[in-house]
This record gives sequence, C-alpha cells and structure tokens, in this order.
Amino acid sequence: MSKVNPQQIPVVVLAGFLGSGKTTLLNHLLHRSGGTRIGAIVNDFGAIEIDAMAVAGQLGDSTVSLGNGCLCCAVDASELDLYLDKLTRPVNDRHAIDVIVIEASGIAEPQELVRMVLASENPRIVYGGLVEVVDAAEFDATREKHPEVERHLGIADLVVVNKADRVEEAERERVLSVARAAAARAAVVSASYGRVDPELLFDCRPTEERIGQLSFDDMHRHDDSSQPHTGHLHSAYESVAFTSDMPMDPRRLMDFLDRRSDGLYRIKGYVDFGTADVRNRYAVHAVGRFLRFYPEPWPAQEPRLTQLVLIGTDIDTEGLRKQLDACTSDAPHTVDEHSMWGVLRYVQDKEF
Ligand SMILES: Nc1nc2c(ncn2[C@@H]2O[C@H](COP(=O)(O)OP(=O)(O)OP(=O)(O)O)[C@@H](O)[C@H]2O)c(=O)[nH]1
Repeated sequence: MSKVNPQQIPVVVLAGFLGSGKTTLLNHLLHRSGGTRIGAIVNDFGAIEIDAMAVAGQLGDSTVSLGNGCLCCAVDASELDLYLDKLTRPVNDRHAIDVIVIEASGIAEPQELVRMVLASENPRIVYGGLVEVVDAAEFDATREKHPEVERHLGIADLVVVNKADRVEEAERERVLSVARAAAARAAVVSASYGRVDPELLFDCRPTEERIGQLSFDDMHRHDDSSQPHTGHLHSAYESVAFTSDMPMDPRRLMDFLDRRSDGLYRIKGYVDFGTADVRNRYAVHAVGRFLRFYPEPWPAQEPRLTQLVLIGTDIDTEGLRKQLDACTSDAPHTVDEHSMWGVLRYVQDKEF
C-alpha cells in the first residue's frame, strides 16, 4: 500500500454496471461534499456524452469528459494522464481540487481503470480506492448474465448497494449479504439515490486508514485473463447514438419503449416532445425494465434536440436507429392534449 503524501490528490474510481446509479451518486457527492473540491472525469460509452451533460453543469472547468468508448480500452494510459494533469495543475501554489472522481462507463473493466491510475506518472495524485455501485433491484439478473460482477466486487474498497428504495427490506438484506460475501475486502453499504456519506469515499481521515486498498501488485494478482479484454463486459455490448432536431412524437416513442427488447438494457438521454411540451425537455432513463422520465425546463441557449444513447447486447443498431427515426414528428402544429399521458405515467421528480 502506497504511503500517502498529504500533498497528493486521491483519485477514486467510481464503477458499477449500466444504470446502477453512478452519475446519481456523483451528483450527490457534488452537492454534499461541503468544502471539498471535487474534479470529475466522466467516461461515457456512447457517442453522445449524456453522463457528462448530467454532471457538467455542477462543475464547470473541473469536469473532463472522455466520451465514446470505454476508457479501459485505451491502449496506453497517457490520455488519462493528460486529463489528470489538467485537473491537478496547482493554482497559486495550491491544488485547486481536493479529490478526483473517475466515473467509469457502465461496462468498463474497473480493474483496468485502477491499474491506469496506479500506473500514472503524475506525482500529484494517489490512487484513492474503487467504489462499485450495485443496483439492488437488478442484482441477481446482472450477476446471472455477467458473472464478472463478482470479480469486480472482489476488488472494490466500497460497495454501494443502491436503489434500496426499489426492494423490500428482506430483499435488501439478502442482497447486502450476497454482496458482502463477494466483496471480501470492502465496506458494503446500502443507499437510495446514491446518498452515501462522502467521507466513505474520500476521507478527511489519513488515507492509510482506508479499508484494504489495493496496490498495483494486487491488480496483477487479480488479473485472471491472459488476453487483454477477454471476459470484459464491453466486448459484448454495442451502443447506438441518436440525435434529432425534429421533435419526438410521445405516443410513438412510448410504443417504441414499451416494445424494447430485453437485450436493450440501457437507454439514456434527453427528449424534445415539441409542441406537446414546449417548456421542458425530458431526461429519460431505462435500466432493464425500469423506465423513468424527468422533465426539466430547457436550459437557455440549449438547442432543441433529442439526444439518446441506447446500449445493449444482440441489438440491431441500424434497425433501432430507423425505429427512432420513425418516432419523430414533423407535424408541429397539431396539439393532441392526451398525447403525453403515456409519458407522464413514467414521470418522477429527480431525488438528488
Ligand atoms: N428508484 C431509484 N432510482 C435510482 C436510484 N439511483 C439512481 N436511480 C435512477 O436510475 C437511473 C440510472 O441512474 P444513473 O445515475 O444515470 O446510472 P449510471 O450508473 O450513471 O448509468 P450508466 O452511466 O449508463 O451506466 C436514473 O433514472 C436514476 O434516477 C435509486 O436509488 N433509486
């Protein structure tokens, strides 16, 4: 375990399967970390940087976005180093930020990311631990489909069993105990909407006290794949990025969403419903069979676009693009007052 120099900035890797709640947790940290200044590196898998859009407003210059592809697939770590350098450059002889959080894409290999941080040549940073976020409601299904998740839990320093509100108490306890068994070395906590005590991630305590943090050697010891990226989640996943400046027809989009295949596990982005609601854009999130819309006033200056990222296995990317194209509406003057009902059934206020 590396000896920590108080001048060094801890870099925390925030990982977890698609839609488990990483961005929600990051936003919670940004709101609740008091005086601690957080820099964020957000790694989106899809070509449109939806996650970065969801946190960027909070951070201004302290967010950097690494879009379109898993950071863990980068052949060398120099790209990451570039961003770490940007975030850690001292301002007036002092570091401008206290901690860096790297939000991994939902199908990144956390071990690779940790290894990249440990291999960084930036003397101003120190690896600050791996946080794995787990969706309590999807836990069994995800483990069944992706046994690798077990290994990810095994190398975590903190496991957050998120979406506790979506399961009964007994189920939550069961998931917690399974996660504890898999996460031999980590603290395991449950949370709703990623509301964890920020102290669990970046301590105000000396870093030596962290629970069993991994070293570079540990990372090699845990590496059970002889080929790079074999068995990594992202090798099976594809994404579709869809942008339209023509509004979406709410009924057609709901029909598309209702009929989505199980392989299409994750959808996220923003929808413009045109005259059906001129004031708001609708953030949309689908995770497995879970679907929610979150209306929010269009930001000033924001172009009225629909921007969606769809991620899944065995998906017909061209077919999906065509289906989404067919959901656009070029009839801006017809107002059907019931058209939004299907969407409004899935509206929920943001809880962070
Ligand atoms: N009910 C419930 N919903 C949650 C909770 N945490 C997150 N969500 C919702 O789950 C969806 C996905 O959350 P995100 O934070 O975007 O998940 P993510 O892990 O960043 O997603 P990817 O980056 O695509 O892997 C959103 O609709 C969130 O509002 C929670 O504790 N309870």
